[in-house]
Amino acid sequence: MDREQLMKEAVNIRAKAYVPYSEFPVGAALLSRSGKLYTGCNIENSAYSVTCCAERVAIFKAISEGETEFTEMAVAADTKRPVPPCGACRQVMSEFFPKDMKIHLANIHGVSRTFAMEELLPFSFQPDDLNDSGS
Ligand SMILES: O=c1ccn([C@H]2C[C@H](O)[C@@H](CO)O2)c(=O)[nH]1
Ligand SMILES: [Zn+2]
Repeated sequence: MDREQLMKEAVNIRAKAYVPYSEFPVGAALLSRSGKLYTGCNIENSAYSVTCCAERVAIFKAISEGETEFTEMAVAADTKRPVPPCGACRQVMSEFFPKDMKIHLANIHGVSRTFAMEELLPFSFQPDDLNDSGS
């Protein structure tokens, strides 16, 4: 699947978003190395803080299906600039995505920017940091 199609999938899955509070639907489309597509939309809750963003829904769907390797992601929302993922999502992305993996951030008007994982969250806490002692 090409980049344009992946961005279209991200735009389209916004229709499934559960966003009664923000009325701000977001869509994410994630490609696994095996070529399978995992989409996600944001799912809100009346206890606002337990809301899950579109990006994490897509990632967790894929992980729960046994996927471990990813090659590309697209995120889309009705924003002026390409939608920036929140900090929580960037941390989750950095756990599963290679540093050079491309993430396409887009708005529904066709404006997009592509970032490498490392650019979205430099110097991120990584699994290895749990084991390495400082001395
Ligand atoms: O990249 C983003 C930014 C925000 N949201 C969601 C969280 C909340 O439901 C709504 C407003 O912040 O948009 C996402 O899903 N992804
Ligand atoms: Zn988020």
